[in-house]
Amino acid sequence: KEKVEITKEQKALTKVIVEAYNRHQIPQDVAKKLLQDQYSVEENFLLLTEMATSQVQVIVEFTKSIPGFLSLDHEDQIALLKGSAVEAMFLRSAQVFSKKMPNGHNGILEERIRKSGISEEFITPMFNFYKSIIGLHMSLEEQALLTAITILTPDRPYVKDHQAVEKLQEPMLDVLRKVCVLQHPQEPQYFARLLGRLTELRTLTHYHAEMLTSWRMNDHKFTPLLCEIWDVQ
Ligand SMILES: O=C(NC1CCCCC1)[C@H](C1CCCCC1)n1c(-c2ccc(-c3nnn[nH]3)cc2)nc2ccccc21
Repeated sequence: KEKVEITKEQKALTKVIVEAYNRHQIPQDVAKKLLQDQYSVEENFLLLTEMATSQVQVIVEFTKSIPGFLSLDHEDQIALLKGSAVEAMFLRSAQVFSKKMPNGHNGILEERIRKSGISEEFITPMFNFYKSIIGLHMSLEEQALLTAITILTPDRPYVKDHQAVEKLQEPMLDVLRKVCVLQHPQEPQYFARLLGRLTELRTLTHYHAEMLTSWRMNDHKFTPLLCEIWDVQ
């Protein structure tokens, strides 16, 4: 049985990523807000665009803290942020959904999201993804490293220097693999299952533009930042 050892450098890298991840947290208030009141479809859509807009800003700050990211070609930096924004949003939404809440609140939250105004056909794949994330019981390190790995995906559209991105993503994958072995010793396949969620995430984001326009309301308004990032309007 291979003895897994995290090196000093890998510990330092994990610390930087987890600290950046903690620093750039979306306030949990979206779940609290949803539990407080029932909102109209229009209010829910506005809440989504506000939360998503602030999360994009948060993800930019998080990404800038990833060692080496700012040394990448500037256009590649934009391509990576743009290419991962929707995945990062659903990953963060899944993490918000997976937070243990006082009795019954998780049920209310699920109910409010189901009735928020998203069209039926997207509710099932979205919750299947959320529930598969919950089933993994990810640690904070795993959540932070997985988010960084998602952003540093070399094969995003318009990325010119794939190699340079791979060189940043690989050390993250190495340390995530070791963290998984150390934190889930009973599940040798845990790391593979974790990466499998990224594939499920890509299929979910495949429908994203259609999902947005299918909210049961007219005149979907977006912030300028979301128009840039989400390729809408
Ligand atoms: O605010 C939200 N997510 C933010 C979480 C933090 C990061 C930035 C996004 C939305 C809520 C908006 C208001 C109505 C209910 C859902 N949300 C979603 C969600 C729902 C539909 C789409 C979508 N995308 N395109 N069409 N619909 C995206 C995300 N899943 C959630 C799971 C737990 C908690 C909130 C959740």
